[in-house]
Amino acid sequence: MTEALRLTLRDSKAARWGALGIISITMFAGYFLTDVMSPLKPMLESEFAWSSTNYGIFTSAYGWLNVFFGMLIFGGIILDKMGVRFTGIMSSGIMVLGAGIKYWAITNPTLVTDTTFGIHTHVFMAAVGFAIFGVGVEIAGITVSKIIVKWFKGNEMALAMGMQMAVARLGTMLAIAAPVPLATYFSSVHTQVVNGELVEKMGPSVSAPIAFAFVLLVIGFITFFIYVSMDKKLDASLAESNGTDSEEPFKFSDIGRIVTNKGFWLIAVLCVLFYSSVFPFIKYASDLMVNKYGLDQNLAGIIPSLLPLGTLFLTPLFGGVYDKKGKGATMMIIGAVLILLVHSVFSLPILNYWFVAVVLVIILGIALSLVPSAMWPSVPKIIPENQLGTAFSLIFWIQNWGLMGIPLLIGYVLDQSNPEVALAKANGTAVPLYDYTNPMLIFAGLGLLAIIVGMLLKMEDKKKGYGLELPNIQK
Ligand SMILES: C[C@H](NC(=O)[C@@H](N)CCCCN)C(=O)O
Repeated sequence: MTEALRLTLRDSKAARWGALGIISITMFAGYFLTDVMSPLKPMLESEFAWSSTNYGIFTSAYGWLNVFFGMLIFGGIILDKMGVRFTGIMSSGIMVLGAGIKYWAITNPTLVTDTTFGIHTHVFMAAVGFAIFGVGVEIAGITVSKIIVKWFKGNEMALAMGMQMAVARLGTMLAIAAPVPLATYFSSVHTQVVNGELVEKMGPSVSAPIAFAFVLLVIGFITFFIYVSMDKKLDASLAESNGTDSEEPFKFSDIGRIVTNKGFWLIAVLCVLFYSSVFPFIKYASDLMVNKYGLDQNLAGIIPSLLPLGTLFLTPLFGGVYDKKGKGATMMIIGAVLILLVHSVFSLPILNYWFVAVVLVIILGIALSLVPSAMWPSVPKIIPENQLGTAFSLIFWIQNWGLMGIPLLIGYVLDQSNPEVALAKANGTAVPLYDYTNPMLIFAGLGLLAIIVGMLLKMEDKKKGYGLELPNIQK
């Protein structure tokens, strides 16, 4: 067979980068909605009398269905069985549905007067929407990872994963920076909770940023159909070139193979430790800026938004380094060291200057670039391609325990460490600032554990020869 005959659609640079661009739009919208409530925590407290625990419950809902109902694992199996086209449409549809429910709940503060399972119904229904959305965005995440492997394996895989993450982080950045100005701009007279009573009052519109996110998600859902047509063309070109996947189809017994692989466990545990010290931190970062660094609520999102900003450039850069030079395990360890450093300094009850927060957030951004750009392209080095959907879903499932549990723990610890805040709210007196020392120590502890697991992974790589320290681009 001649070289020309063996060429497929993925050999065209324009086609594979075009496909990446399209799926990145869907993920951008998903990441925007994921964090859109983060800068609104103080507003949720002032408009609807949410406590930090309420906010923690809502935030943790992201993982409820993924963790307890195993939705992510089903998603991975569906992905390996039904393919990326079906799973991508399904997951982006679920994101739209979840966002719609969340919007409906937030626009109905009258739900505050009821409770469901001991939780304010307003919080509970918003959480249900977020839980459904969480299923969609997580399954979309594993689908996109598999799509990238399909188009980029043997080429610029880490760079492509880095670029996709960069676009997604742009969504996170916008979600941190835009909601407060949006909510303020759309201020209106609406129902609020004051001293436990529902009153009609002028105030910022917490629902406006969610409506904006909903529209973005609908756009992401529509654009995924464009990808579907490209994917069909890729499969056709693979069939023509006789290069169709010679891979074994996925079998349920493969799950056993994945979970008996020590390398898989190390990367999964590193993943949950690392991400639990970053994504849940983002949920509280704006509030931290108000309470520890004395920033105005309207400006508090600016410093945390520098975190994803840095990753926009650094994730593709580090991905490119991994592609060409290797050193994946080392990059993950360095990232974990930075996490420990940053959160330890955040936990100190001194250095409460805004420029210290800026420096720390920038360093955290470097960590959030280093670890993912090395972690995700390392998974296909440990797990065969036909098991990748399931492997990614299992890793995400384990990670979701952290994304669910840590924000809840932080909200609870925050309330417990600051009983005077709840007391002042109940008495209608001036509300004191939260002391964030204990929550930040929890984040620092996660960083320390991540360093240890990263080292174990590097040792296992040496033993098993996964090639985590080797470049991805095959010369
Ligand atoms: C690729 C990776 N994605 C995840 O870890 C998702 N399970 C969680 C997405 C949460 C979005 N804020 C990443 O974003 O690095």
